[in-house]
Amino acid sequence: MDALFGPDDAARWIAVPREGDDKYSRGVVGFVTGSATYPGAAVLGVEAAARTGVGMIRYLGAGRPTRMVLQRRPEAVTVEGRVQAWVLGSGQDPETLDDAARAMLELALGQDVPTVLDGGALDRRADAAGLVLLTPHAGELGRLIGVDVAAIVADPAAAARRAAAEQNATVLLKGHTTHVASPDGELLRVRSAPSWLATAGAGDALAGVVGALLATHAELLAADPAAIAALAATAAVLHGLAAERASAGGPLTILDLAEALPRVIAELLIGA
Ligand SMILES: NC(=O)C1=CN([C@@H]2O[C@H](COP(=O)(O)OP(=O)(O)OC[C@H]3O[C@@H](n4cnc5c(N)ncnc54)[C@H](O)[C@@H]3O)[C@@H](O)[C@H]2O)[C@@H](O)CC1
Ligand SMILES: Nc1ncnc2c1ncn2[C@@H]1O[C@H](COP(=O)(O)OP(=O)(O)O)[C@@H](O)[C@H]1O
Repeated sequence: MDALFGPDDAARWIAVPREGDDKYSRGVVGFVTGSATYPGAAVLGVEAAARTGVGMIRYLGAGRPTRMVLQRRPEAVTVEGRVQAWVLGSGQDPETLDDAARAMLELALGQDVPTVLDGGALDRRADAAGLVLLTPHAGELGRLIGVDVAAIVADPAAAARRAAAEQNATVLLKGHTTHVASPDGELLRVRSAPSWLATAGAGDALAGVVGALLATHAELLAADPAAIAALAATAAVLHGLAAERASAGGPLTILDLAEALPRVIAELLIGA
């Protein structure tokens, strides 16, 4: 199957809190992202998850990114504990990662919960115990599967499908059109983003959006792992619509995109 996935589809994949919910039942998303080199990636992922809606955010990392995350989002909890979905690797270079973050990364990889592998963790699929979503851009995918970037840009759908089959994981290949490929060959295409979104940090925010969606659908994913593809595509739709709103036809910043997320979600729910 090869299908366009749009706002009407995304509206069905938003978990609306109910009377009986608490912060744990809504879902906890854990982040091991950012580093002394790229602390901003940690802030952007956490900010985007907070604005997507989740019961709790746990951020586990080095001192500098932790301080920056707390400055922007004092709601984040920075101690170990229960997590229903992980976001790993944005803003991390395995060569220079400090020992504390490295230990947290190994701990997270060993847990059987849905896991987003981004940035410096893209090559850790074999070590991940949980259901995996890989979120590469074309350059990263090229390195991962040993294919020239030009070939990926020429046929992104085929590249995403090949990677999903080889890695036995769902792959969200970023770009103007975002392609989400499942290991069984199913493909979803998302085209909601303006080209103003091609700016540094956009992918870090996307990882946060999808992390929040996976955490708030943890039970559903345990029963139906294939749903991870629709949730990944939903993240791309929300991210693209928020970019459109933040842009309003001009340049955008990623914090503005994050700020636009709650209204985008509310409007999707009203229209559903
Ligand atoms: N504020 C921050 O802290 C930011 C941190 N970032 C982090 O920086 C690290 C390195 O990210 P990079 O994306 O530079 O990764 P890389 O340096 O690994 O890849 C960039 C290389 O891939 C090539 N390439 C081919 N197709 C591309 C495409 N569609 N998009 C981007 N590059 C493409 C580029 O020409 C370049 O040579 C990641 O861990 C990322 O999370 C970035 O997200 C930028 C913002
Ligand atoms: N030309 C484009 N039009 C629309 N969206 C784009 C375009 N180029 C990139 N994007 C989106 O911007 C984001 C870029 O992510 P990524 O390359 O990982 O950035 P970073 O690593 O700087 O965070 C992705 O969500 C991607 O789909």
